[in-house]
Amino acid sequence: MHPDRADMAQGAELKTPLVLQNYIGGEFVPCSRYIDSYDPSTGEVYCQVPDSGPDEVEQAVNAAKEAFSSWAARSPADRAHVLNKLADLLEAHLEEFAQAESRDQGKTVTAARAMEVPRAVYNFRFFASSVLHHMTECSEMPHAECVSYTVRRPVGVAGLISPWNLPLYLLTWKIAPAIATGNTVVAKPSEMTSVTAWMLCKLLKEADIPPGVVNVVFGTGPRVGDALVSHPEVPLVSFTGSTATARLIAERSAPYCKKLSMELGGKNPAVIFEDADLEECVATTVRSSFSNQGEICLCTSRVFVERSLYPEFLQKFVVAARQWKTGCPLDKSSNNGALISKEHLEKVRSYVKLALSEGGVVHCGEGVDPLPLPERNKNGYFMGATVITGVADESRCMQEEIFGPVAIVTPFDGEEEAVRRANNVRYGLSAVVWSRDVGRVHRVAQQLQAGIVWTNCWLVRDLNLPFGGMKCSGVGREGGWDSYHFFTEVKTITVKH
Ligand SMILES: NC(=O)c1ccc[n+]([C@@H]2O[C@H](COP(=O)([O-])OP(=O)(O)OC[C@H]3O[C@@H](n4cnc5c(N)ncnc54)[C@H](O)[C@@H]3O)[C@@H](O)[C@H]2O)c1
Ligand SMILES: N/C(=C\C=C\C=O)C(=O)O
Repeated sequence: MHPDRADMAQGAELKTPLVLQNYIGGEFVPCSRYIDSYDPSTGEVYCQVPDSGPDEVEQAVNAAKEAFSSWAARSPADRAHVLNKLADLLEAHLEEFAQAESRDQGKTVTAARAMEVPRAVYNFRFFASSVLHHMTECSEMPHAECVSYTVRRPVGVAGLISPWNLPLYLLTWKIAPAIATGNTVVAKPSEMTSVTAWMLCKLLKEADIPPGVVNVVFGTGPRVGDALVSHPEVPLVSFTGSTATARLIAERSAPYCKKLSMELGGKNPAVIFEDADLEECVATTVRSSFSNQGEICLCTSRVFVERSLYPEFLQKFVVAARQWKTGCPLDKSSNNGALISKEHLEKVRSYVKLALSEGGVVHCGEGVDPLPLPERNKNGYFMGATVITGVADESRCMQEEIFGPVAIVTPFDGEEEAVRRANNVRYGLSAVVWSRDVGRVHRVAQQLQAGIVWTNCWLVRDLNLPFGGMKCSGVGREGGWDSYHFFTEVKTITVKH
């Protein structure tokens, strides 16, 4: 099928499934094997994704290698011009992309329209601009009659692997800095959400991105992902996904000493003190716990509330969670759509069952509230916003990433206990602190083991700043300077005069 079949993007019912193709060396290339991709809101197969493997990776890496030297030789301003053109094109097609992302991923069209696609546009604009402003260092050693300076050069062919939860947002978060700094790329989106990446390939052509600068190979992690990360001529891998997959990637790339950036899972706490602005805190904690079906690595999953505030917070939080409507992703009144897959829905449900078996109380959502759905969504993978209490910190429900619309609320006594318990997990991605006491906000934020701490807000993103996690939540940081550093190789040159 020809890539012009972007008609599905408008939500049109297709009589035949949409068939995607790899994008290699500036051309759409069919694959000999395909895998089914499901519409999470109906449970039906609607798309076929290339099941690429080592051969396709080889072709893509060759195309990227061929394009590298001339792309790397262009001026940052020239590359920025092309990125801005791509951003404009994506913005002009925003609605098609939003409809397609919703259908492919299960999220609401509203979320894709208001957040995901605009952020993808901004990723290109931001890195087009930031690449113009970087400077390198210089240092003098007068006693040795030397002056030293650094230069930065693109690394080569970058392997970019992204997950299914924010498909276009996270893919462009990698492509934009990689190509802005002069690398060429082979990208592999999640096999469950490949459609917007394939649509983006059409725009790459229109934006005059030279053939081979961006190549996209579709398929599963164990086949195409593994071939990409273990390819000897891919010296750099930027990965966003689970901690378990990150371990495999680290093993496979270790023999080649590749540059790695890993943005991984989280088990993010919100720490709420009795002096919090309760109204604001409840509304934001509902958003931070349940947005995108709870399928954002930055979502809050453990809510620690100071004991004096606990009863009032819990009562208001449950009321607000019940108002967070789960329903058809096309429906304007839906806050959440469907989870990504049947298997993932079962996994998320299994944690609710586990919590119950351990004496936990489910206050709303799964198994408590009815979930009325239109007939066409009856086989979709939906689950309502679920609030649980009475779960011990040692429970798997409090330790493992659930990655669904589940928040566990628990009381605490005092700052020291809050920090200790919030840090008592193997993850360290993000955290939120709620208090009107400025001193306490700084004290607690500085003690929390998390790469990103928001206080009295959530998901306010400044792309200039380092983004990433500590502990099992990641290796390295991306964003602004950090992306520039990651996607370039630095060299120190010393000149004796
Ligand atoms: N820290 C962050 O910025 C961030 C952002 C989004 C998602 N995540 C995390 O991602 C996870 C959810 O995404 P997921 O289920 O798609 O993760 P995943 O690890 O299963 O898959 C991520 C990507 O890796 C690929 N992959 C799988 N096995 C591979 C292998 N052996 N070699 C190479 N590639 C392989 C997949 O096909 C997919 O493209 C959650 O843990 C979530 O927290 C983290
Ligand atoms: N990488 C970013 C977000 C990751 C979200 C994970 O689900 C970002 O905002 O730059």
